[in-house]
Amino acid sequence: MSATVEETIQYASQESPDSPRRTVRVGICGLGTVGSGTVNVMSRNAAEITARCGRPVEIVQVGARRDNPACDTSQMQVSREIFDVATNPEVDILVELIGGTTVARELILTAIENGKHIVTANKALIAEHGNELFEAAASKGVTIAYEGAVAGGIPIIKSLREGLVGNRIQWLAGIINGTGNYILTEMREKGRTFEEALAQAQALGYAEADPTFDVEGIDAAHKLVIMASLAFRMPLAFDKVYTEGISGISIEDIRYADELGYRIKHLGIARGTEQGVELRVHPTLIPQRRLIASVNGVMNAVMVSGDAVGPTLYYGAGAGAEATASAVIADIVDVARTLEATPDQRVPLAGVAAGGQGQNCVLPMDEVVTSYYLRISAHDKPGVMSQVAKICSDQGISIEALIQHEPAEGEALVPVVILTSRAKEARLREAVSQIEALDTVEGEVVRIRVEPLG
Ligand SMILES: NC(=O)c1ccc[n+]([C@@H]2O[C@H](COP(=O)([O-])OP(=O)(O)OC[C@H]3O[C@@H](n4cnc5c(N)ncnc54)[C@H](O)[C@@H]3O)[C@@H](O)[C@H]2O)c1
Ligand SMILES: N[C@@H](CCO)C(=O)O
Ligand code: NA
Repeated sequence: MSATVEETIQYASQESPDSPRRTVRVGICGLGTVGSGTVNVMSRNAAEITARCGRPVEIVQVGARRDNPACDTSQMQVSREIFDVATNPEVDILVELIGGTTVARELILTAIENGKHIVTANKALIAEHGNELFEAAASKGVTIAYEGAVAGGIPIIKSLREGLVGNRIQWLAGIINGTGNYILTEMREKGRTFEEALAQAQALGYAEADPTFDVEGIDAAHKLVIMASLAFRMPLAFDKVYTEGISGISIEDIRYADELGYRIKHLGIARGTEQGVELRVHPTLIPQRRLIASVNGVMNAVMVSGDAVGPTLYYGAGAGAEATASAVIADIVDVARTLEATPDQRVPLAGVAAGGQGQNCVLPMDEVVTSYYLRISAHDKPGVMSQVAKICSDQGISIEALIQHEPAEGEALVPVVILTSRAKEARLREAVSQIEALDTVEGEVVRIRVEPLG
């Protein structure tokens, strides 16, 4: 008969500190949104976690500048100096939840030097310094787990690193910034302004300390590069990701997209091609019939297509205290389960065994082939459309769909919306600059890429 949860805890806690099944001691640094969520969920689900892990997992120290009323740390040793946690011999796993890339990097390197395993939800740090940190961890025989860093509570790192290892990954595409998706959803469904929706996302604890990371696509680029490195066996190459944010998206474009049967979503896309891997973050029109088109609010979703499994979809809360805590705790349990294992018995940090990295490079953006939504502000004069059509055709681009409404009363400019055939980015850019130079066209052409995702 299997042991009850209580018996499991009792059994594990009776063991000596040197026993292989002793209590696993966790130190948490940073007691903000995710730190407090992690303390709360670990306390609430302690018995569940112990039963699954086969040994107690206890928070023995918290490093925080100040207490956070959102969680109870009265039974824990609290230090105002986070580096105390990194050097504390009583800590097995340091959980870094302070954010940023300077102090967090030093903290993790110090903890690794002191033989601690690391759990972090810090995508900026992994994307920008992961290669260095992984090397440092490997040289000390410790591990770094980072499930909370990508798509919050969705176990996407585990899926890519373990669940899909039998595949050659063809492409992945995801809504991987909760704040951005929340803003686009609020604009579309409630007619809120961009600024109102962002303020609400900040109040709900979804946004980064600097929300330009969310709205300009930097946060999504951090997450994309982490997923791509696992999917395509390549080093983290954050500086090579093409990044566009959502601050230029207007309610007008959201409505026209609807009319054409599309939703505008902010996507991170990585696609393997013979010439290299596309790495791009930008607003994208996706067909309304795709499941991912219905992913709204703070929810995230990632599609991954593998040669054996075909397309798969992972969905869940991409941000928030407890959703992210769920991922952080999964990492803690993973590390705790293999605390006494040798490094070669653990799942490799970057998803590949030593020497197993591929030769993939990043495809320059000019070479990327995709279709486009163009919105042109044209004077209501004959001949505009034939000029636009000629420019496109000279670049090998055909027009697949077109919307042109009557101009509003007293309005001189007519919005002309076009969906193009697939074309190389460089060709499209040339066509757009020629269209903008026409006397009959005012201002800049709005340009949003279109992906069928199927
Ligand atoms: N909020 C989310 O939904 C979410 C989701 C996934 C990942 N993340 C990531 O998790 C990390 C934490 O995010 P958060 O939203 O909890 O941030 P937060 O700002 O709410 O919390 C960070 C905490 O760390 C503390 N801190 C910073 N520097 C410190 C230092 N030197 N010493 C002591 N304390 C220090 C701050 O005072 C704050 O309390 C970030 O890397 C973030 O990108 C956040
Ligand atoms: N600011 C991030 C937090 C989760 O990584 C987001 O909105 O997705
Ligand atoms: Na995750």
